[in-house]
Amino acid sequence: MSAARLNIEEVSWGPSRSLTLLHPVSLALEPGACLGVVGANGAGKSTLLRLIYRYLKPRTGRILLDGDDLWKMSARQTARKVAAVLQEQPTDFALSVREIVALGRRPHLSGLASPSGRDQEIVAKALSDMQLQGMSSRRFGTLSGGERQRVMVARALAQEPTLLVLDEPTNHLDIRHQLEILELVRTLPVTIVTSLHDLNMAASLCDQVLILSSGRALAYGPPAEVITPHHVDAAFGVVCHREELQPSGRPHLTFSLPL
Ligand SMILES: Nc1ncnc2c1ncn2[C@@H]1O[C@H](COP(=O)(O)OP(=O)(O)OP(=O)(O)O)[C@@H](O)[C@H]1O
Repeated sequence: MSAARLNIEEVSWGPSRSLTLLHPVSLALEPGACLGVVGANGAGKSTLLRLIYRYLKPRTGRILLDGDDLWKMSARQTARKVAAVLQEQPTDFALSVREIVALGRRPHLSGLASPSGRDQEIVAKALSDMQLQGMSSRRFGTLSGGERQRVMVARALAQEPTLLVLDEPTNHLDIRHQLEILELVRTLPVTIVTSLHDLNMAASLCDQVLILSSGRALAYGPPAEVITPHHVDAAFGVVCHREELQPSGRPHLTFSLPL
């Protein structure tokens, strides 16, 4: 695995000429960095992520991965470099956990070639990283929501991407698995773009944070500069209080409705 440099240059999108859901956004992410995309419901987070994993084509601007325009690469080339874990999960309920994770190797196989020993090792490692070895023969349809989420992360890891896109990766996960998955993905040599609803998690996990509000970039930069009471109020319409946790000294945000 290696990490990609991501450049988003003036990228905008809308389903028609008369409707713009994402106004031009620009940012640059160093290899191995983690970008958190936050914002209220409907702010445009999933739309931006869909552009980054090449599901939507930008109306304006371009997205570069190590200097290469995503839309000048083939879909297969992109799939070798970009993996996405989405809120919608597959409906391959009859497949086993191992079979679903092995699908992550598909972009790397040529033609009808069978998976090599190395492919199998990568799948086994992804299963073990997500603590799924004990259920690798179970049918996907029999798993709980949180277990399915871990399978989807394992499939993305098996893809050995240079850029990992996560849309609300902690949905369905209990607190322990939230922390474990996020800490694990942070140790991988991969660039990460993740949408998150939990601002404290975004502040502690991410190197850079982008706040979207009504399809526009409201603020972008290091969490300490971006997740401020002023921006949180503007983006979410809540009063935000910032305190320091003891003994770590880490900032912690709490929220209340305006009086
Ligand atoms: N193809 C489309 N046509 C019309 N409207 C769309 C389309 N796709 C998304 N939208 C709208 O664009 C807005 C942004 O959607 P998006 O899914 O990006 O928001 P989000 O920030 O991910 O929201 P959430 O936190 O609720 O998941 C929403 O109001 C959504 O209904």
